[in-house]
Amino acid sequence: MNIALIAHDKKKDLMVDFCISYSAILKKHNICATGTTGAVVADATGLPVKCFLPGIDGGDQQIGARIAYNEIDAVLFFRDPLTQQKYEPNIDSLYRLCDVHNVPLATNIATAELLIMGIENGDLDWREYVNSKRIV
Ligand SMILES: O=C(CO)COP(=O)(O)O
Repeated sequence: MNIALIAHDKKKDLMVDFCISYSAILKKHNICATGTTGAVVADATGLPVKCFLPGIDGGDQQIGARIAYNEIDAVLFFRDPLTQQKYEPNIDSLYRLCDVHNVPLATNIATAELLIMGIENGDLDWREYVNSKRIV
């Protein structure tokens, strides 16, 4: 599975803790992330993370484009609902693309834990089938 990680600044420590806790599962998959999130996760866990641009420079949009190409199977986006983000439209666009393309999206750690356990249990294996049939 191709799993994308994104965390707002106040949620980056939580994302690091999450990735440390679930590194045994995450290491079986391809991990990508927006720039800053990816750097802190890679540094703390040693996991190989493909880092896109920092979110403020278009990293969310790079991940969004890959969602549109069906190259992402799950998004873990730890959002901070209490802080106004400077580039909110890009973020809304990413949520929308997940819904358009039926890509599972967790926006908090409670859902992320369910999603990562679902991936471990094979609950998302249908995406491999979808990906093999889809022409982009
Ligand atoms: O884009 C982000 C949230 O929208 C986060 O980006 P960074 O991981 O580069 O901080």
